[in-house]
Formats: sequence, structure tokens, C-alpha cells
Amino acid sequence: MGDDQAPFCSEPERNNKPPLVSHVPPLVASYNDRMRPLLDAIDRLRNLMVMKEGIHLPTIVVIGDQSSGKSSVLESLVGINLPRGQGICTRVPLIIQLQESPQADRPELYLDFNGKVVPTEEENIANAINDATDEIADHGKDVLNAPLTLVIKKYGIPDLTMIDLPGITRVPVHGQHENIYEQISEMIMEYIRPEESIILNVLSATVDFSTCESIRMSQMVDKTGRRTLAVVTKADKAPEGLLEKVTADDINVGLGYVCVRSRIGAETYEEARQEEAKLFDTHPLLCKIDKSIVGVPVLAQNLTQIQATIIAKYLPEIVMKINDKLDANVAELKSMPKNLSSIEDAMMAFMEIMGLAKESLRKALLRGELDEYPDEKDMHCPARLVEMLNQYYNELRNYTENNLTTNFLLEEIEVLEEAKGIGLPDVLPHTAFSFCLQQKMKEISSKLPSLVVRVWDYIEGVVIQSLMRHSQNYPQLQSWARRVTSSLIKKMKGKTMNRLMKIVEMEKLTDYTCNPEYLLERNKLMAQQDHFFNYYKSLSNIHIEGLGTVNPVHLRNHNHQLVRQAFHLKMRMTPYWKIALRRFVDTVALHLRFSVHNLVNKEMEKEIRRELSGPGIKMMMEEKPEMAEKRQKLNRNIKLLRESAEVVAQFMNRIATDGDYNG
Ligand SMILES: Nc1nc2c(ncn2[C@@H]2O[C@H](COP(=O)(O)OP(=O)(O)OP(=O)(O)O)[C@@H](O)[C@H]2O)c(=O)[nH]1
Repeated sequence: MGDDQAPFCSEPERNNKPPLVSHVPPLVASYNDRMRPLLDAIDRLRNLMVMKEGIHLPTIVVIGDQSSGKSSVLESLVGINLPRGQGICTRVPLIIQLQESPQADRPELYLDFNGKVVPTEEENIANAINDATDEIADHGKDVLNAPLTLVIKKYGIPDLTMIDLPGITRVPVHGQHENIYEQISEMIMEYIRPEESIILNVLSATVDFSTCESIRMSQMVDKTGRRTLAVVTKADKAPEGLLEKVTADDINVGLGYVCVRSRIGAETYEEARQEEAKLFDTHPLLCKIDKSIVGVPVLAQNLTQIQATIIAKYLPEIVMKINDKLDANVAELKSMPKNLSSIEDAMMAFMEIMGLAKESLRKALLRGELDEYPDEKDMHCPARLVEMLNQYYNELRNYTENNLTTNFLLEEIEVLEEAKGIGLPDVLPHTAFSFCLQQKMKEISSKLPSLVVRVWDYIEGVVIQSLMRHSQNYPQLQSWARRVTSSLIKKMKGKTMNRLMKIVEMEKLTDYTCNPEYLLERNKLMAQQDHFFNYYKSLSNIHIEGLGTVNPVHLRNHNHQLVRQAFHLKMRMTPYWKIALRRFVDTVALHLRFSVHNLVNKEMEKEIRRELSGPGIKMMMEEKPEMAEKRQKLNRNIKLLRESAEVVAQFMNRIATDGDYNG
């Protein structure tokens, strides 16, 4: 008891009050044992982290400003030393699961964190919590929202689950981030915001309650105070005015106040309990406070009562949410690929994947259906292929079109000079036409490899994307599929190149067309011959319909007959080249379409058969480790949810048959 304490109450006054310390463990007495299975189910749901899935569980959340005495209150409830002292002690949410055990001699304690269970001893619990906290949130002073669960099974404790959160501090201490206040308040808000949370607001009697950060926060989410209970600690340190403070209720606490005096120094819990009882019994100011709102046993009783009430209130909703979650887990498990245990299973799954991928490719590459990849433009294949062909056609057209202003007819004159022979001057040598044609075809063949590479690289991407999509769960199959696709596309590239080069050779050899456009256009151009030759020596610009405006100045120094032959050559080559170029690009298009058809309907199948080895298929169809883990997790969740649903259902049935369960 501190020096600031007032003298004890007078003897008669004390005698009128009922004793607070009972010989039977007081916390057990208030407890209704039919709650245990339900609490187990709720705790199990909590361990399942269902809160992350949006199922909020009825929870008592303990908050308070730093060093308000939170840990001391919890210790008093549990009868075990928890980390406490100056500065920040609680750095991660500490879920305290208290379970009444019939065995008076041996309490059982363990910590559950990071997927492991660490048994510990009563004497060592504070160190064990500190060590676990350091492991979860690193050494240092920062807080982290990764819960640590402390399970205590002990005789004489209330069946209660509470979450202790870090004390609110505004000023970062050495080693803490500048935003420590934001970190802590964010964490606290996350826990106290759900309607299912009861806020156990720990306030030190030594401060003005309305200035407490924890009150400010709880008022933000619980304006009416309907779900807030205030525990006033350190009653021994500031007894003056405490009665008035709790009676006036300036801070609007709907679930009321409980004033306590926690263990001090080296006191045992029994001594602390007796000191507390004596304090509220005998202190001239504190003894005036109604006995229904003082002492740790009253707090325990209130909490178990509140816990029972919120569980009853939210139970139907929880049942509904558990069932929804169960359905979702079952559906997810069903949607997962089968676990392949035999070669036959693996082969079946492999064939199915290949079948699906081929159908996707037929849709994307052959039929141009957009439904599977509506937003992925790369997978709208016919459109992309046509773009590539159009681009190729335009490149070639621009590349092979002569400059009409500076070198009109010069190329033709050059060819004619080299092809001249013994013959009549007005007869165009056929070799000149062939040579000119070959020059142009050379340009086509020089640009052909880049087109072939571009087109087949694109198709390779499409094939791989489709195969990857359908084999997502099998990493080995994916790398096999990539390898097989690359080698197949390489072969397809080679075939296309050979085929198209042959066509180039054919075009080089023969100048033939049955297209009537040729003669029509040639005649139209030749009809302008007289006009051109009448003026080519006098004008610097002459318009030739079908060709454009030409500049003939540079031709005046050349032999007139040669220019005339060059004109003839040009007016034949121009319409012929247009036809030959289109014919070639059309042929490329037909060939590509035919090759893609063969690829999807024939070549893929052939390549797969060639590359597939019987025993290897099982290894290839091994699923991702994450998938196996996910399946395990889903199975575990389903088991736990089913069990929980069963426990909750049994409990509900019992309520229906027995009536009220609050005792
Ligand atoms: N005299 C007296 N001291 C108390 C009482 N309750 C707590 N204390 C002391 O106040 C200090 C802080 O108590 P804790 O229980 O560690 O406070 P906390 O709110 O858990 O601290 P943090 O987790 O760091 O925020 C300790 O030195 C306790 O011994 C009480 O009822 N009376």
C-alpha cells in the first residue's frame, strides 16, 4: 500500500460489508461449465484466423495507455506473472486463453506462435512471452500485428479469452519508429472496431480519465459506450475523488467500472487479493465505493458474464458465417486439381491439359474467338497476324518504289545498258525485264527472315501462354511444355522459310500473270508515252497518271532511244510488280494460315508424342508445393470448421432443450 493512502475505514463500517475473498476459488464459482465447449470452439476459430476472413469473434480486447496497469490486471485475473514494468512491454497482440482446469496441482501453460507450440512454466512465463515477442517482432521496441497466443490451464481461473494490446504511447522511445503512435492506434482500432468486440479499457486512477488516449479511441468506435467496460487500476495510489469519478461517469462507459488494486512488488497473488479486499473494505474513501464494482473477483465475474452474453448474442451469426466459410473452403478444394497418385492418373490429367490448351489455341489462333482473353490484345491472334502482314507489305512497297523526282528511269537505263545485245533498237530485251524483276525479288527475300521470325515468335508466345494457363499447377510440366514448344516452333520457322524462299525463286524465274489488271494498267501508262516524250526535254515536271509527277531533267543527256526503252520497261514493270508483290504477300498469308492450322491440329500432337516418356510423366505432373500445402490447409480448415460448427450446433441444441445457459 502506498504512502498516499488514506487511513482505513472504521471497524463497524467494515463489518457491514460482505467479505470479498472467498475460500473457494472465487473465479470458478461464477463460471458456468456449459460454456467451456463453446469457448473452445470460439478459440479454435480464432486460431484458424477466421477474423482475417471477416468472421469477427466475440472478443474481450484489453486496451489502455502505456503503463496504465493492463498487464497487472491480467496477471491478477490469471494469478501468474506477466511481463510488466516501465516502458513498452506488450509489443504484439497477446491472446490470453484462460481455461479452468480441475487439476489443482499442475497448471499447464504454453505459447502458440509462428505455427509452433512452446510449453512453458509458471515461473518462467514472463521471460517466455518476452522471448516469443522478440522472435515474432524482432528484438527492439517496435510493435507488430502478429498475434501470440498464451494458453493457461489452471485451477481457479475464469474461462476467459482476452486480447491484450500494446499500451498507447505518443512519444517514441529510443529504438522505436517515429510513427509508433500510428502503428499502435491502427492495431488497436482494428481489434476494437468490430461490433463483436468488448472493450476492456484499463485506466489508471492517477489520471483524469477524459484525457486518456484509450478512452478517446474506444469512443471513436463505441460512441454510446455500450460495449466498453472500464477497469480503474492503482486505486491505492489515488483514492481521493475516485468514488466521484466513477459515479459521475464523465466518459460514458456503458458496461460500468470496476476499481482494482493490483499486486505490488513481491506480494503473492493471495496476499495481493487480501490487500485489495482490505483496501476497499477499510480505506475511508475507497470503502464508500459500492462492492459490486470493486476488486479483481468482481472483474472476473463481470467478464465471464459479459463473455457469455456476447457469445449468445453473436452465436447465430457466427454459425451462419462458419457455414459460409465451410462452403467456400469445400468449393475451393473441389475446384483444385486432383492429387495425382498413379501414372494413369498423371496421364489422364496430362491429356486433359493438352486437350484444353489445344482447344484454346484453336479458338485464339484459328477461329479468332475472343472470349477466353477478352482484354489481352496479344491473344487476339488473327488481328495481330494481319497487322504483321500489312506492315510487311507496306515496308516492301515503300522500299521498292523508285524515287520519281531524282532518279526516274535511271535504274531501268542501267539495267538496259547491261542487257543490250545484237537486236532491233525498238524491241525490249526480255533479259532486262527478268533482271529488273530479280533485283526487286532480292529485296523481298532480304526482308523475309525478319518477318518469319516475328510471326513465329509471336505464335510461340501464344502457344506458351495457352499451355501455361492450363498447366499452372504443374511447374515441371510447364518447363517441359516451354521446351517442346520452342523446339517445335524452331522447326516450323525452318519450314516456313524454305517454303517462302522457294516461292521467291519461282517469282524470280517467271514473269507471268493472268490478272487482267496488268494489261489495263500497262496500256493506261503506255498511252501517256507521247505526252511524256513531247515534253521531257522542255518541262521539269510531267504528270503521269497512275505513277505521279516525275522530274525528267536528268534524262536529257541520255540517248533518246535508250530513254524510250527504259520508259517501256518501267511501264511494264510497274503494274507487274504491284501484282507480283500482292501475290507474294497473299501467298505468305495462305502459307502461315495453313502452317498454324497444321501446328495446332497435327504438329503439336506429333511433337508431344515424340517428347513424352511414359515413366517421366508422373514426375512431370508433380504439382507445385504450394498446391499441396494449400490442399492440406483447406482440408485442415474444413476439418476444424466442421468440428467447430458441430460444437456450436450442439451448444445451440442444448440451449433449445435446456433454456437459458447463463446459469
Ligand atoms: N501501486 C500500484 N501500482 C500498480 C498497480 N497496477 C500496476 N501498477 C504498477 O504500474 C506499472 C505499470 O504496470 P503494467 O501492468 O506493466 O502496465 P501496462 O499497462 O501493462 O504497461 P505496458 O504494457 O508497458 O503499456 C508497474 O510498475 C506496476 O507495478 C496498482 O494497482 N497499484
